[in-house]
Amino acid sequence: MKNLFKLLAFSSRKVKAQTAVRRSDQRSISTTFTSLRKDQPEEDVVLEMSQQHSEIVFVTGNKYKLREFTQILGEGFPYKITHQGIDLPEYQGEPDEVSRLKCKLAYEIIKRPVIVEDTCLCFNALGGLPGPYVKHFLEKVGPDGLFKMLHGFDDHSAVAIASIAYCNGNVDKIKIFQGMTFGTIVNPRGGQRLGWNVWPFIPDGCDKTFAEMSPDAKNEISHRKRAVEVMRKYFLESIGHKSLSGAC
Ligand SMILES: O=P(O)(O)OP(=O)(O)OP(=O)(O)OC[C@H]1O[C@@H](n2cnc3c(O)ncnc32)[C@H](O)[C@@H]1O
Ligand SMILES: [Mg+2]
Repeated sequence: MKNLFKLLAFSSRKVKAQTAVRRSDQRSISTTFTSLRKDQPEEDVVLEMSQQHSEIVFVTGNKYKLREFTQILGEGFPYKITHQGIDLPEYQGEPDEVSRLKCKLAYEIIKRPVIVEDTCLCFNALGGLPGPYVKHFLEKVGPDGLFKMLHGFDDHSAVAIASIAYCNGNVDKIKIFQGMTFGTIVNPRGGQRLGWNVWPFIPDGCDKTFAEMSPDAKNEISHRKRAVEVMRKYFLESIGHKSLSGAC
């Protein structure tokens, strides 16, 4: 238990540092391409997959996450996205580390190209907590408890982060696509209209919590939307780039 709290404190310090930088740019979306060999262009990883597979399996135990992901992706994505409902472990660590670990395990189970997504809700006053542990916090104290955790703090700012991880066969070349939405923690409201637990979170520039918004309105500005768009751009550009260079 002592170690867990040490890790949480360490992790939250790092998340705080990341979010403090990001907060200067409301629309900032970060993309991290990880673990590529220096001599291998990123596009080759996608091309390798496109030559062998036309399908990517989205692994999640959360039907609302699947629904939003599918709605955001819409038509025209170059790969067919299928779904496997597996409850992957809730790992500890930084947002990208957690999704990378989930992705590695998902690939080891499915043995085909996979995508996973991990979601964090980071409170600046708490150094980034609950962050990737928001699911446990919601289960234990609920949305109201999350709001009350900021009692006594002037700073109610927060950031929602979605980290999508993709593995096409080599668990050392997992890619991370991250999207963030900055906002404020408020008294929970909105009920469970979209099915999710009510996040007591209002995105900056809005007067409604995610839970009060229509699906379309949420999907315009959500952390998930921004992560999916980074992922989409990567796949489309990589494939387009390769076929263009092949034509020359
Ligand atoms: O199987 P996976 O994909 O891991 O699904 P999960 O429900 O365990 O999801 P996470 O591990 O990413 O935990 C994030 C928690 O935040 C909740 N959550 C994620 N995105 C949300 C959103 O857009 N609005 C409200 N709640 C959200 C989700 O229900 C979880 O309780
Ligand atoms: Mg989970």
